[in-house]
Amino acid sequence: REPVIELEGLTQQSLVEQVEFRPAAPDVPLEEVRTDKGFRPLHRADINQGISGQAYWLRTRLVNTHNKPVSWILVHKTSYLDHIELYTRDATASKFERAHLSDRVPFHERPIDYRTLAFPGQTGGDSYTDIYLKVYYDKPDSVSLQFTLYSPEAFTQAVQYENLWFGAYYGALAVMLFLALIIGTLLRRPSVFIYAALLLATGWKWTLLNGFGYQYLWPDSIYGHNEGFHIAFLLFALCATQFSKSFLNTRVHFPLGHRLLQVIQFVALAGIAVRLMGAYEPALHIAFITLAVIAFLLPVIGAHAWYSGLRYARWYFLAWLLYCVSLLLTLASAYLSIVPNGMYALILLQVGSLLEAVFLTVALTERLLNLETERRKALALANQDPLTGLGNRRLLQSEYEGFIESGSAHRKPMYLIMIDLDYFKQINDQYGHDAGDQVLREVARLLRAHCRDTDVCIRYGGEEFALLVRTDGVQSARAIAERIREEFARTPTLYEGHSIAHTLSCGVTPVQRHGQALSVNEMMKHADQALYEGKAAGRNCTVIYRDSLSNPSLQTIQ
Ligand SMILES: Nc1nc2c(ncn2[C@@H]2O[C@H](COP(=O)(O)OP(=O)(O)OP(=O)(O)O)[C@@H](O)[C@H]2O)c(=O)[nH]1
Repeated sequence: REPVIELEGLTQQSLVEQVEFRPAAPDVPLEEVRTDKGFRPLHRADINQGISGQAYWLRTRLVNTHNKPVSWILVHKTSYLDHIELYTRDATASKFERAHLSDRVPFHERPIDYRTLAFPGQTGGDSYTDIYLKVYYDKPDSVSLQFTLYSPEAFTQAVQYENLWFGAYYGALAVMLFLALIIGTLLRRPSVFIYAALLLATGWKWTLLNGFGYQYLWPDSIYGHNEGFHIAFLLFALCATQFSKSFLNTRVHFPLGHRLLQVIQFVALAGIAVRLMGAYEPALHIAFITLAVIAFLLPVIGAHAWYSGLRYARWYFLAWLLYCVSLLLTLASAYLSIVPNGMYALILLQVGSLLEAVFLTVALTERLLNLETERRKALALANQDPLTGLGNRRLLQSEYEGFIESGSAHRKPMYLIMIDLDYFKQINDQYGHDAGDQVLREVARLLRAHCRDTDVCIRYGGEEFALLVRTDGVQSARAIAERIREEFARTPTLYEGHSIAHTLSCGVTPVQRHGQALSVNEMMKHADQALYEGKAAGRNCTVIYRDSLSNPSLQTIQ
């Protein structure tokens, strides 16, 4: 008794159980196959046949008990099958009709604009259609016998769902790629560019596997659709291993893993070379084995890096673990044919690969944020005076431009107040260096108390301090300097039972001349000149720099 599929109420029906199948040599014709007794029911476990060079025949009868004709669409689920021959014979016909679909012809020659091979058909009212399907590759490859029979409406709906899911998938990949390219360009970090290459290779691999590349990107390139698979897989492996080397710095943290990754890269490159030279089967095996090895190795390297203290490696580990599980399931189904229903595993792999990409983005972002925090800390340390905690001369250089810009925006004049302790050497000599240090810390405290957040307050060196302020005019800047000077003179420093009296002198200079900001050096020179005059005038005073201090228009306050 031949198997039968009822078309009554058809929406979507997998071709298992109600179908028989049998392998045969590729050149055995339909007549011979039909008379042969080798057919047996197709169970789920038979759908994936592993890598095979044989042809596979499927047969069933579509029965229409309705009195009107029923249209149907027969769809194969993988995009990379080389050939399907469909033989149909209606109840009234005496001979089988043959239709042949192949991805060895340009995409637009397909009867249905769909990413995998799909046949449209019709069965007359109160009739039936006998179907024989022959599935084969030109060269041995991973054979899936997964067919689905759709009503045209159910097919349209399935395509809509697929487009939604795949659109979301490729959209997410594109967003991550875009971000990686921007971040890579801004930070000039090689690992980010390698990650971008990994995303590109992932995208390429999936557009090939899903058939979207052939449908939308290179519909006329039979070569592009058929010959790129193993190269795309191996390129993915190359990018994944290179990213791992750079991201985890395996050369330093995991030398053994580093060497293994190098070996894999060598093998992957050899596989690409072999494929480009025209060899098919060796490249296929190299590609599958390489993917299986990295699926094991990368989570192990990630776990090792995490265990050794690299916190950011946990996301990396999780990413590859997910990928590993889904890839192993897929490989098991495609290569060894131990897991049935390869397409579900493939969908799982695609979900796994999306999650992997998301987790790697998280890992990369965390790593970059850590690096940025470390960089900021190092910069802050380099710009800080360790004794007083104030900024140092380097900070003045780096903050100066920003200060000028924000000052111009506020339209307020800017001034530099240069402060120098009087006879500080004597304090050191009399009370000791530690007492001198305490006095310097007191100055810092005083300056902080008189500074606003927008001012720049630094220890310029030794017993010299500088304050960049924005205020209403030179008199106002002088008033600030005077308040500091007076309070410092009024408040002796208490150190180990001593009350150390002290004074300081200030030089005040405008930061702009004729509307133009002075350079730091010019500005310091002016402030120094004013200070020098102040020291000469007896110290404990504030001097305002005037254009020519050689004329005695300087203003001294005491
Ligand atoms: N305690 C302490 N002393 C410092 C530090 N840096 C520089 N000095 C001392 O500051 C003193 C500065 O001496 P001078 O340049 O002669 O200045 P001064 O004694 O204040 O004299 P005038 O500026 O002319 O009033 C030197 O003795 C330096 O050793 C520091 O970090 N801690």
